[in-house]
Amino acid sequence: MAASDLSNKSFDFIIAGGGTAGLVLASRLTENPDFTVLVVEAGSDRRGDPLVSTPGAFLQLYSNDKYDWDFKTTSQKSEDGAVHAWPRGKGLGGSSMINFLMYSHCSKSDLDIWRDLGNPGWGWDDIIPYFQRIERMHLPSDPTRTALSTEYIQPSLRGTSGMIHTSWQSDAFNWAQEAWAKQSKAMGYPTSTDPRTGTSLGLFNQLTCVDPSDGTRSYAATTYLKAAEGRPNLKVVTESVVRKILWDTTGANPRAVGVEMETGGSTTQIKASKEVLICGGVIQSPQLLELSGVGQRSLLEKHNIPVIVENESVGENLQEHPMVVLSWAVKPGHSTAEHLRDDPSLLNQAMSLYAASHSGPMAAATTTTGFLDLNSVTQPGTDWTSLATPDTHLPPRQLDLLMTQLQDKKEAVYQVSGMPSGATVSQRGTSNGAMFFHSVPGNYFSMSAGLMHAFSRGSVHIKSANVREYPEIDPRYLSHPMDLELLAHGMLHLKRIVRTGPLAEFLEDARDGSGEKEFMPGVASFNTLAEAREVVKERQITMYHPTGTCAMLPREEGGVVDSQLRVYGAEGLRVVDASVFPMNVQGNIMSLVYAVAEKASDVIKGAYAGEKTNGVNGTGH
Ligand SMILES: Cc1cc2nc3c(=O)[nH]c(=O)nc-3n(C[C@H](O)[C@H](O)[C@H](O)COP(=O)(O)OP(=O)(O)OC[C@H]3O[C@@H](n4cnc5c(N)ncnc54)[C@H](O)[C@@H]3O)c2cc1C
Repeated sequence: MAASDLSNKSFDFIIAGGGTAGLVLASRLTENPDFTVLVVEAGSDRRGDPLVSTPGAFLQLYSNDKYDWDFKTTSQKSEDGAVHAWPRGKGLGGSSMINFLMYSHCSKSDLDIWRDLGNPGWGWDDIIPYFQRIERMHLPSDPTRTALSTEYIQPSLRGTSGMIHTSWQSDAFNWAQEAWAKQSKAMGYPTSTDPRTGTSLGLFNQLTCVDPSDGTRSYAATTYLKAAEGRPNLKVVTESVVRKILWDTTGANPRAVGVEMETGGSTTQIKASKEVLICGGVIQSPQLLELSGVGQRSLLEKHNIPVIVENESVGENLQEHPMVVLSWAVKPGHSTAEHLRDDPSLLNQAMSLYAASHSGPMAAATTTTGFLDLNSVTQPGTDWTSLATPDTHLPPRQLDLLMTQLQDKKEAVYQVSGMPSGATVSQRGTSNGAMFFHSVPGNYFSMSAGLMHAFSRGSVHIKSANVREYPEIDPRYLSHPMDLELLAHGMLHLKRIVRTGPLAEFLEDARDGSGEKEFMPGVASFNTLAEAREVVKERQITMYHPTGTCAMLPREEGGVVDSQLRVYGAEGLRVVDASVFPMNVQGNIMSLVYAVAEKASDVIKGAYAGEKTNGVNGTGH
């Protein structure tokens, strides 16, 4: 639909941002034929684009403005001024359109903490039905089960008729995947259980969001949107940016009554008779609130934005999974991504195989991962309690909860992942694609250790009143001393992993005779904790899981939305996306973003359940 046709039209709900969460809401809300819904998405519809749909092509999406907003952080003080590229999906499906396709789960305690922070209805038991509703898991074939040791999965816990396809590849298993479960045993880690049980430690090959019927990425646009797009009560406009929320300030509280949208050079105002639902993601949801007058008074006044709701917490509480990656040289004869890079005929073969049968290396994404507790990784002798220092950016209650999780033997402190490809983190400030799609001669294997519950807290705030100007993103990486120390221990542990068990057989021995494994050129050697800390500062990158900038918390404890995801101080306005996570959770967070949006759609439907709607409330169709 042309954006100009929408001028002065009215819908029951306007969804600002057709990303991961936004399309879930669009799909679920339009199940009610009495609701009219408009989705406004800044990017395009990339369904059918082979770079998006081919699972093995995802690294080519980053820093390409057709798919990626390509945000950059401020220079990070604790990392000698390093800047980080932060990709975010731009297009229908949002970041689910460009992500690494890894499908994982938070822990039971992660969600029980959400509930106990003042969010009734958001505990583990409350959210399980939504995990079930999201997923359409496909059982592995016998060869896959054997190669990837998938017996840890408990099919009875998994959804099999939901929207998002989850599956394992059917062939082209690599040596690292095949060694992975054995590596876990060799390290003496606990035997993995299905992360859907709520507690899971050890290494395992995880599910990816791939539809095995055609080998393509399964994401919010190909699933949730596809199911809804024939409905007359849903309109979707793309390449249109929501500039701000329109308000009615005549009542006791300001009420969101529509949005101002920019398409090309023209501006359109559209009315929402029930609610505006902000789904712009962790960077652009707080941006849109601030542009609309919801946020810190001094900041809004600085940019001449009238203050509608004063709330110091908008854009604060930014949390990430900081991750450090190391790479080692692989012995000849074992395939890595560099073989495809260096041999065009191999790459052509892989592409032809994918085109003909949706199989081979292009059909696969990263699967090797695992969760490790504090004691499995860290060396004895560290007084963790003394490192738990207060920080003005970290609410004391969060500090206590972080310490409890840190010391819980059942909880993951680290996520460890591996892939047969090198990584040149010197490009962390320019492009995440270039980082893994590097040009260093040779063949490599990389392993990363990421922190599941970082102690550092950052912020996202507007730099001007113009929606086109990117906000200032300051993750304050490593600003809390705990994060640096935990990651330094993680680095030493990664070195232990590669010299132990089956992985060691595939990697070159260090040329200096030290008994270590040979690093990829560019990785400085290190042996002590002090040296490991320097490596962390040089090599820490994003794990792509920022959350928390419109936190669901009591208002006096840093909340921007309540447990119904309503923006405090306003009516007719909710935020639904990764920005509402009050505290970050274990693992790859997409499954929880889908679950948050599924639950939000039930909450919203429930809010209007008693109301007689006649279908003409929205005159947008
Ligand atoms: C590179 C990368 C790799 C990742 N890998 C994984 C993984 O393997 N597994 C996993 O579980 N998670 C992964 N994640 C995380 C996960 O994909 C995201 O957390 C999740 O998709 C975020 O969903 P969201 O709804 O919060 O935001 P998004 O999906 O990013 O949606 C926000 C949408 O809003 C639109 N928008 C923003 N502002 C406006 C505006 N003003 N007007 C109109 N539209 C607007 C954007 O274009 C976008 O489409 C990854 C993320 C990235 C970026």
